[in-house]
Amino acid sequence: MAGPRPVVLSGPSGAGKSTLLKNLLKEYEGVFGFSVSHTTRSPRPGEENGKDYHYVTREYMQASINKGEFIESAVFSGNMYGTSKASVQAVKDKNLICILDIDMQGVRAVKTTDLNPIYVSIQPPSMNILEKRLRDRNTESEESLQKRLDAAQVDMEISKEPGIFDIVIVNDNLDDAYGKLKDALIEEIKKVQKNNLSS
Ligand SMILES: Nc1ncnc2c1ncn2[C@@H]1O[C@H](COP(=O)(O)OP(=O)(O)OP(=O)(O)O)[C@@H](O)[C@H]1O
Ligand SMILES: Nc1nc2c(ncn2[C@@H]2O[C@H](COP(=O)(O)O)[C@@H](O)[C@H]2O)c(=O)[nH]1
Repeated sequence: MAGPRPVVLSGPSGAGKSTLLKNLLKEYEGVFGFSVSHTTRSPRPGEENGKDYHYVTREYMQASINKGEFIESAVFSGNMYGTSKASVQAVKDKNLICILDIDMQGVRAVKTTDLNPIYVSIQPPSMNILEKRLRDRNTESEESLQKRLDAAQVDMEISKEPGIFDIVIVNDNLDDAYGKLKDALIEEIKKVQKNNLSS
């Protein structure tokens, strides 16, 4: 079978992308696979190298980009992030739905490739709620938090433009948002489940 379409999850930092994708990976084991990005930011407590990100130096990341090893890369809140070709291929090789958690720069770059994903934007109910979620997560310095909120303003505006995302989900109540995400992906989920049964 032709492989399932990947899924791009984008939206402001703190909108709930990781929370939602972790739910998908847990509920649909053997259906979704996460594209592990590279980043130059430091790991947060509880994050694992190779699982949440590949944590690398700027020098390593830039050299890898120069060698053409990345589908896309971006600078976000002062750190480099990028999707390597190998990370996406590793998920595709298993015939899983590849989930990419990337920022708006990444979305624009992926649109110039032949990846053909389903584009999903996860949005917070408001800037105030986003700020509270980011502060309560307790992962950012004040400087990083402000940079993320500035980027969020732009992201929230762009997500309203028609044609960029297939679906925009406002993550107010988590269960409702998760239900909408599953609904948006149900055709691809069924294809993989059917393929798993017949193989
Ligand atoms: N619907 C919700 N209601 C309340 N809190 C939520 C909801 N969804 C997520 N959160 C919380 O908000 C915080 C930010 O969520 P999460 O880390 O998933 O965001 P993110 O979009 O992945 O951020 P980043 O892009 O920075 O990785 C987390 O502490 C999470 O537990
Ligand atoms: N363009 C890309 N953006 C990415 C990638 N991996 C993550 N991200 C985005 O970065 C911000 C911040 O993430 P955090 O883990 O430091 O909170 C968030 O918006 C992610 O979606 C990537 O490979 N390319």
